[in-house]
Amino acid sequence: MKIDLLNQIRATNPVVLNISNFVTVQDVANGINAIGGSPIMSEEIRETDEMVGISNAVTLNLGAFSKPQVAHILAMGKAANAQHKPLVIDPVAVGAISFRKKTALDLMNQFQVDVIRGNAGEIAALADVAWDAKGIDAGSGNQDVVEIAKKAAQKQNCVVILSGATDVISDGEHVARVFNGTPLFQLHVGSGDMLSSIVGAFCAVSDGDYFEAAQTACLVFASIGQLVADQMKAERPGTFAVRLMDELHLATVADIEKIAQFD
Ligand SMILES: Nc1ncnc2c1ncn2[C@@H]1O[C@H](COP(=O)(O)OP(=O)(O)OP(=O)(O)O)[C@@H](O)[C@H]1O
Ligand SMILES: Cc1ncsc1CCO
Ligand SMILES: [Mg+2]
Repeated sequence: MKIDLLNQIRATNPVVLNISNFVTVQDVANGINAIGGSPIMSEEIRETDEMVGISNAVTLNLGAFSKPQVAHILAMGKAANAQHKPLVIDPVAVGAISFRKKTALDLMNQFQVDVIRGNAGEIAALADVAWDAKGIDAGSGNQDVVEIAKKAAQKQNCVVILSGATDVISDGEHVARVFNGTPLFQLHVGSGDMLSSIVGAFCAVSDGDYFEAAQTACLVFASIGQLVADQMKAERPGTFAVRLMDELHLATVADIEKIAQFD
């Protein structure tokens, strides 16, 4: 695990271009900014090629799309491929809403993503594994999450992050797991969206090794959440969100190395 990629983000300040959802856009922008990247959001299809041109990675969030936004997402995905920019997608609620699953699969048939980041309900849906997803949340299921992540990665020919209490990262063959984190993440809507765009920042400095970038992003983000939770005496979602932003900025590679748990 190359935790030092965190220092490379801070040293190079990569531009991460996002199509976000209106619910969590501010958290996503500030999350990228706090960790050391440079966020930019786009809502206008005519600026796509130029926007992708100035970016070091692109993250597409399917959290609250409309018909025009789907066209924009498609254009952005195609432009990222054409301009060889790393491409991350967050397939929000594809496990709960069949229309979303169909839309996500249609999009991914028309461009090649490098990393998919979703929770167990979302990744199980993409892997065609039975799972009881609940809205934007993971829901419940009893299938093996390692096998689900592997299967989804093989189907989409990319790296998959299945996030949760344990994050599972697979390229379809190899598997890594991150055991850090805190249940407080679940009390802050958009923790997953922040992670997906931070994955974009790690991809931007990864020299094309997106499996390494995905693992490291998961380890850094989950460990920073854990550091914050360890300092709190009660479950305070508001305080957690504020302190998470602070620690995304302040936490060092050494802080993370001290608590990192992965295989
Ligand atoms: N029970 C848990 N214990 C520890 N860490 C967790 C737990 N659940 C989620 N996480 C962490 O929360 C972060 C966000 O992942 P999560 O799977 O909750 O995304 P999500 O469901 O897409 O969230 P959202 O929809 O709110 O954006 C990850 O870093 C993950 O490791
Ligand atoms: C609550 C919610 N609804 C659509 S997107 C979103 C934020 C989590 O992605
Ligand atoms: Mg999510």
